[in-house]
Amino acid sequence: MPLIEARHLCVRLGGTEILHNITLSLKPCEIVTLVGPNGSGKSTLLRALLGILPAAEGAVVHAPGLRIGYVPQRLQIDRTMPISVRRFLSLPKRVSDAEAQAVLARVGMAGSEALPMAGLSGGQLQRVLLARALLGQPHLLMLDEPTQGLDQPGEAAFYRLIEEVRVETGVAVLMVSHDLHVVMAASDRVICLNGHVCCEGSPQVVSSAPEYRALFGLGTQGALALYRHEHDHDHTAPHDHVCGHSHGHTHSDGHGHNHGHNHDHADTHSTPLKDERHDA
Ligand SMILES: Nc1ncnc2c1ncn2[C@@H]1O[C@H](COP(=O)(O)OP(=O)(O)OP(=O)(O)O)[C@@H](O)[C@H]1O
Repeated sequence: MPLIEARHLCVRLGGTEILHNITLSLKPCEIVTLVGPNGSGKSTLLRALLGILPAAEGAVVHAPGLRIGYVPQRLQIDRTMPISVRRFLSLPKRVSDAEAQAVLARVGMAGSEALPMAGLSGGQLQRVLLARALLGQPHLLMLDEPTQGLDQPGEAAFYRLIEEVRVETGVAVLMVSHDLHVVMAASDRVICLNGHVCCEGSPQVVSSAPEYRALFGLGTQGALALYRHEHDHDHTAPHDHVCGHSHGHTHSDGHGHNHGHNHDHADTHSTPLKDERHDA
């Protein structure tokens, strides 16, 4: 049984339909990444899956007793507040010293209890946010752009940490990211969103691409990924640059005929996705 499912989910905000007919599911232990242009509804989808936003049509189904650890895109607390890592972990629910110690060790932040939140580097902050999401032994982690603001080695290290946590705890992960190369290397499945599920597929890491290793550094452990996925619709919508490059797809011609070209392709489209943030 899936941990979580969206069945023909539509979400409307301020009278506008932001998400149309989304059907997807997550299995235990899977790492799935949502990619898509700014404003394509990635954060909205996470919030709808969490139940923070209602479904206008369709449904979200959680497995019975599902526990979710969520890291929102923007931190709810003011980072200038004089609050320590230890106190932050106890917001809103108090955790024991032993729990705090264990979870901080798990994310590579052992001994950081007394550090002020405001003094953490970007990478340290993301680890502490992950630590808090891991409290309560979630079955599913939802991470909204967990590596924003990190440099390339920082991103790669964070994704490796996610993978370690998955192996150790069996947690499933649904995350939003713009960092396509590292995402491709770290995900079991990638879902491209553009108001609807534009396409999805499995990334495959390639070890024999020295030029990309040189570009990203060995620390990424081979960040170049091959991205194979299937399309079942035309790409004429605006913003489809995410998936609209010439690699292995099955294109529909609109008359019920699919034209399959299943070849692997080195996806180099990370930069168009990296643009300025907006406040939704
Ligand atoms: N409360 C709201 N009322 C009306 N529209 C909203 C609201 N929240 C978000 N939107 C709109 O919904 C669309 C999707 O926003 P969302 O934040 O989910 O996109 P996103 O893919 O996560 O974008 P980004 O990559 O920039 O974070 C945007 O056009 C946004 O302006």
